Amino acid sequence: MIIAIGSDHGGYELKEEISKYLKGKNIVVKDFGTHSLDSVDYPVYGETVAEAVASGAAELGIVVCGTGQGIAMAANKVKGIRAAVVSETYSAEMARLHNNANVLSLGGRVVGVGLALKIVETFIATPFEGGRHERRVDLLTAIEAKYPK
Ligand SMILES: O=C(CO)[C@H](O)[C@H](O)[C@H](O)COP(=O)(O)O
Repeated sequence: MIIAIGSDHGGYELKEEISKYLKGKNIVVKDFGTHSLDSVDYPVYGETVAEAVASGAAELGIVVCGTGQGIAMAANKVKGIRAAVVSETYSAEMARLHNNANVLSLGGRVVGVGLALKIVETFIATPFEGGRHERRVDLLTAIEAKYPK
């Protein structure tokens, strides 16, 4: 599995922990930055990770900013992306099972490392359930198609 990751400065430290964790599981990590605690703008990193997922270069994406909110908003602007802001494991599981979320968004100033890694573990291990949820995810895609560039 290939996972694209990215963060702003508010998520940098958690992103590094997630990267280490994923590599320890022999998952290929494409790290799109940022690479330090210097202040940067989260939309840049949300979009880049989302593009990697939307293009098929990565199967899933993980984005981190201070709250997980702004970087998820950026990722969700990219066609084909369903980014979920998550701060507990139940939502991580449901975001995959029911919503087929393809980007996980975390708040580096919200969740501790231990919980964040549990959320990541749950997110990547849970498949989309399909069935009735397929219809609903298709309706999300139909909304995108109604608002072309
Ligand atoms: O959630 C965010 C944006 O919605 C993030 O928390 C950013 O990391 C945050 O806005 C950065 O704030 P800072 O005061 O510039 O560190």
